[in-house]
Amino acid sequence: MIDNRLKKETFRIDGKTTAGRNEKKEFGKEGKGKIVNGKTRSDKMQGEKIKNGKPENRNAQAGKPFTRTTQSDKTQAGKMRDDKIKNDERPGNRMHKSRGQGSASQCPVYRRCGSCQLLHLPYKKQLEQKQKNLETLLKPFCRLESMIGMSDPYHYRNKVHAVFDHDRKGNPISGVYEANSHIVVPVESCLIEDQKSDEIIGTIRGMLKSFKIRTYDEDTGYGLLRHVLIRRGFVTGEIMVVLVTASPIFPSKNNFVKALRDRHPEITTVIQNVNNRGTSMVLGDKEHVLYGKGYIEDVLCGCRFRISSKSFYQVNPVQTEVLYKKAVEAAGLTGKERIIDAYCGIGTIGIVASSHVKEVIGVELNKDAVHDAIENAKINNIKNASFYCNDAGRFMVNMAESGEHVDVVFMDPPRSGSTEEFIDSVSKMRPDKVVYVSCGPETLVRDLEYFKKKGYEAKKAWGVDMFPWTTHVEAIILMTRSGSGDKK
Ligand SMILES: C[S@@+](CC[C@H](N)C(=O)[O-])C[C@H]1O[C@@H](n2cnc3c(N)ncnc32)[C@H](O)[C@@H]1O
Repeated sequence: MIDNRLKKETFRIDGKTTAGRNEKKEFGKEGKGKIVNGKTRSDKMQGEKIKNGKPENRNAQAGKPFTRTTQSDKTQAGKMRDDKIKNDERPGNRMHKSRGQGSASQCPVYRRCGSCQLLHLPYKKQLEQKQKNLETLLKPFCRLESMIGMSDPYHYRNKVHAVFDHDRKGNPISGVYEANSHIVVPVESCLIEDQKSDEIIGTIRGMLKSFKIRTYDEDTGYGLLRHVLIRRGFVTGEIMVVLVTASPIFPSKNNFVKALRDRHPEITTVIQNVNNRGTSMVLGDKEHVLYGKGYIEDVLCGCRFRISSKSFYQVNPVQTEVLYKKAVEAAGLTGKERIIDAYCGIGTIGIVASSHVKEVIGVELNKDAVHDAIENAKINNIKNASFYCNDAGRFMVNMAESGEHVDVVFMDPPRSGSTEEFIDSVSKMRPDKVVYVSCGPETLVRDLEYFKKKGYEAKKAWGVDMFPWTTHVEAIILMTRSGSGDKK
């Protein structure tokens, strides 16, 4: 288990330290600490930020390639896609088709939406392009294995976000912001989004008039419904609907939820999230559970995970399994290691790795995600994992200063990458291996350069296509400490 000094320094949600007042100051000045009984003091909230009209958060941004259609477009493009799927049910066939041509013709909002930058290319070509780009970036460091693609690169997104607005006649519309603007492009279906989620969004749009619910107007600040966010557990089938409203007052909310569930009994939980701020964040701080347990569960690599609305969860679960298995395999674990899962989200990598190691220590900034991680360890009956709510860099500094040793560091930072503070502390703790999972190739290169200065050499890299039809790419890099004797 983690060194007692670190334990003492962590503090609880109620502001009481698990040790004394002085220790509280150590960690407490940042308002974050270990979660005790599922609670923390961290008041940082994670939401999805919209930048240039697009969600900035990695999972939203990377996978927001909407191909939703306007009403008039829908008849053409939607039908084409539906026909394609009907005529060509087997993924293998679809894959075969996509080898010869791109899918841009199936998406009338392809250019306006701007998220599926590679929709014009056949899938095979996309993989080749991603491989080449990543190879160029990683050339100074190490060899890149072949990009691992999907056999069926459609409808992979388990998370769907729609902005709500109205047209000139006052009719509700929902879709995405046009590239670099706050103009909403109406969308009804999308090639990469979960189809059931798109259907539910359509149902909600259709219900608004009869419930006299106005969509929010960014200019006047008038109206109620701003966004709808849907998450679906692909394995469990559980569905979470988050209704983001401008005000906490939601007339007839119980009837609204009942009517929605009558149409979609597969919905397992409904949450009202209140966002009354004029910011680009999708989610506000306050939430009320209107129906169900307030979270969904899903299964990855044989482990069960609970996922709250504000926690990060990879948007492409099929490829996430590939990614995690590869990352764990890359570390060559023997069962004796003490590992760090930094930027751990709901604890997925650490929990998947837990049966291959002696101890897992996870750290994550988002308190809801840490709460989920702790519950996830319990759900999976994992006794050798602990999770901390803190800035990963600060946490590593504290660990290094406390003289802690770890054998392997798994790190999966957001697109902005890690920090020198983090890397300095890793090098002080001298783990033999670092497995870096990255969704931001440019920041990855920056961090690899710094790791190199600190004596960590990249040995091998793998690319996993988590975001077909977009330019985004995910990479895993195995680094070893110079002189650690590992020549992998
Ligand atoms: C790319 S996600 C990876 C999460 C997890 N490893 C997974 O695969 O689901 C990055 C995570 O880093 C968290 N994060 C962002 N900045 C952080 C920081 N400074 N310290 C700790 N965690 C941070 C985010 O909340 C998010 O959960």
